[in-house]
Amino acid sequence: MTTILQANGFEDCATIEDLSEFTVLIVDDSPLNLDVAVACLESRGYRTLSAENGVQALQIAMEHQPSLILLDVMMPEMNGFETCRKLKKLSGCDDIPVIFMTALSDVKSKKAGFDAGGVDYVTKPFQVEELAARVHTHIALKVAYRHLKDSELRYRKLVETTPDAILVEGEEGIVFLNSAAVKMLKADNPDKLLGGALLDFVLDDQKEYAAMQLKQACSVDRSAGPPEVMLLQQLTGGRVEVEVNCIPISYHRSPCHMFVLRDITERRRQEAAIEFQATHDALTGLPNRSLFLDRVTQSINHARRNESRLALIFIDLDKFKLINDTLGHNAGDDLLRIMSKRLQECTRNCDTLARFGGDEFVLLVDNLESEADLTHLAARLISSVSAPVLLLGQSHSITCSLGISSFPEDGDNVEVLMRHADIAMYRAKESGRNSYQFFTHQMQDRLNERLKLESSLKQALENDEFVLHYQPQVDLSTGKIIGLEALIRWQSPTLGLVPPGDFIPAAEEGRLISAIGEWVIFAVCKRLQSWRRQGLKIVPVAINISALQFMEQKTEELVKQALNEYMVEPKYLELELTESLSMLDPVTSISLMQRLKDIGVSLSIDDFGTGYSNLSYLKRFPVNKLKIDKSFVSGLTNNPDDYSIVKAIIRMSQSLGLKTIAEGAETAGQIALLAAENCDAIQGFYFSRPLPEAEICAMLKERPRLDISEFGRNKDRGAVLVVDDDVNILRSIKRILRDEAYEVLVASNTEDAYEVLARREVAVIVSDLQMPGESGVQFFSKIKTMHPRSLRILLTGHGSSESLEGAINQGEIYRYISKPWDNAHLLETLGAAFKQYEKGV
Ligand SMILES: Nc1nc2c(ncn2[C@@H]2O[C@@H]3COP(=O)(O)O[C@H]4[C@@H](O)[C@H](n5cnc6c(=O)[nH]c(N)nc65)O[C@@H]4COP(=O)(O)O[C@H]3[C@H]2O)c(=O)[nH]1
Repeated sequence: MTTILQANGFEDCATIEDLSEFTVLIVDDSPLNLDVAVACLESRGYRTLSAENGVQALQIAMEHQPSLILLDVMMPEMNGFETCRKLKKLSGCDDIPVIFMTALSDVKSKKAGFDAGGVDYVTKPFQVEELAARVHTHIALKVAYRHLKDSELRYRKLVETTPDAILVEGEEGIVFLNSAAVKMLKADNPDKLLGGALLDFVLDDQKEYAAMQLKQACSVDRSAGPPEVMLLQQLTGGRVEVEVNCIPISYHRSPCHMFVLRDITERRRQEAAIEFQATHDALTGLPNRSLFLDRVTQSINHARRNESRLALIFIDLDKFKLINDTLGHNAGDDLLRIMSKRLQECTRNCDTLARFGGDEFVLLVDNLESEADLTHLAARLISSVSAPVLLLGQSHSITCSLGISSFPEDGDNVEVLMRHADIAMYRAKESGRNSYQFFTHQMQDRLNERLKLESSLKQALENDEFVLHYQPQVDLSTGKIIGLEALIRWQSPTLGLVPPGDFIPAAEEGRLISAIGEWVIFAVCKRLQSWRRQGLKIVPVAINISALQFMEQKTEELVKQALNEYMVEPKYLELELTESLSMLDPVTSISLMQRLKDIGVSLSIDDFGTGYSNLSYLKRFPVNKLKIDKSFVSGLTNNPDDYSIVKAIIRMSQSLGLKTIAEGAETAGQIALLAAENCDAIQGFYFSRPLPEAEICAMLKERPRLDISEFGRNKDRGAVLVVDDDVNILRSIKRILRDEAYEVLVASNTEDAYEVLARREVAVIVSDLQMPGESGVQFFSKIKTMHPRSLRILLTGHGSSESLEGAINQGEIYRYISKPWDNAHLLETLGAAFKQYEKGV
């Protein structure tokens, strides 16, 4: 390794390892001189090339591009100066250092040599040591120059490729900027920025502070503190947040500041996103519990200072778990997102809606003005949630329950307010859901009771305190008992016999329903086995299956086990599923039903008519029977809507090949209409209430029958029905009509009249206009739809002609007769009515 630069003050620049890397071209027309110079340089390690004249020298230089040329001046044809000038014009040769070697030692010649482009001058005869030293020096300079150029290139690239913006600003403003700076400040042309200042890009109202920041950043004694952060306005009007570092430098020998600007917009966005994640719910983007509690605490402090009020509303989606379990978590998530949006739309800017997880939302209502505002808000929340929602392509109706607590009345700190809103929400759920409740101190007591009830139910299950009652189901064509429905009761040692309505909801809430359901399945099978062993002719028994129990998908196994254990044929078991449960997720329901059906048990849809059945699914349900809900049966004789619904259900059921049973049949009239509409069976108090085990056992032995002859509708066409709450009038009309050819029936109120009409074919109905309860016109307007063939005559005391005319025009009344009537007129009107009726029949 040869160190040739240290002596020249280039210590840091280069250390030349191997001189043979360098080729020196020696040009001289004297062979002797050539030999001496070649020997001198080769002995020191250089490689050499030789030329005898200028033309040759130029050719070799072009071809080999030597590191240095030693050039004689006086040569024939082309002297050294001329050669040098030409060399400097050749591409790739212009930076080859040329040292003249000549006998011309006068200053003019030396100057001419430098003018021609030479870097040094050696006079002949030369000293080999001196020649070698000069060659070394110029080679070293060349190497150093090359390093410097490389380094300059490297730094230029660095400056140009760094994502940080670099601006050099001096007395005359910005004198240099890299492309990142041009991009950051959104200049279409870098020249636009030259001469300006970094401060020009700071917003006017922040300039003063920014100037201070820059001063601080540029101060020499600045320790390695954090960089200054400022907001710059780009030429296009956009904004960019930057971190600024300042380095004092000398640029073209002038003192300047080099500003290095780093765009931190993205970092800031990420920091904000992390902060958001920590304080918000990922699914809905709503504030989470921790942010919410923070806001409530602040609000309470503010309300305390200003003596203002605030409220918390707990919002819980009813039956969310069921949706989540049946439609899957994706649908559950969609539902939560949709609901969070709907709830949010009901709130004001100053309110905070948060999600605590699951289906639990909480709303902070700040600056509460009045209780009425809260009531309106609660109603709005409920109605926005209950609008139909589309999940997996099917429309669903979701409801919610709300609990409200207010500051300062219901608690003076966040924990108490939250607990009380929660209790109120729980109460809203208990009282039928889809409603709101304000917290009251009695609720706390009720909650304690509820918790006690749940634990008592657990106890009841362990102590075997549940019993089953059985209600017979009767065939309407034979009057025979064709089945039983098993209905649970709780024989509590302290409360007595508790009906299912009082504990099934608590059992569902406390997740005990499946265990209770399991008990029922085994208890029914056990009972069937015992009846059979007693020699009784058994009939199928229907069991209620709760939604939660059904969706747990264990029912199939339990049913199989129970049937096996008690050796009961599957045809003796019927499982009742509610309509709303089956329609919640019809596809899953169908496959679950099919599996149950495959066991051989029969299936029925309970409470039919109360849900929203999709008929195309209903067709695919592997069920045997529809049970018409008792709410329709109870209105059958006197409510045209219920009557139409019942008729439609029976017809639809028949067309689907299903059996129909009507629940809650309490009167002979209801049964007569059901029989007339070809309903297959009934279950209700009219035939029998649900009976305890011993009584039903006796009934199965005796086999009483329903006397169905009673319910064949009498087709006698000659009946007139007179309805009046005044018995004297009834008596008097009966007397007037005594000798007529038609039967006279009477009723002193519309309820009785409906019952008669359900059971008898009546040609003419004469009704008083004014009766307690329903008016004659109302009564007739129902009758018109339910018994359209009967002719309706109104008995009016004082003719409110307007309403009468209206009623006549709408076809509700055939005629009217004013009281006191003329007997002949009455008989004549009735005669005409009978004729009219017969024509119609
Ligand atoms: N007003 C009136 N009511 C009549 C008449 N005939 C029958 N009922 C009553 O109607 C209810 C029929 O049962 P459901 O609709 O399945 O309604 C049942 C069913 O949803 C549920 N339930 C009963 N037992 C069980 C059970 O073992 N498991 C489950 N999951 N739920 C059950 O409790 C509900 C109420 O049961 P119960 O109080 O026994 O009430 C029974 C029965 O006593 C009538 O003519 N008029």
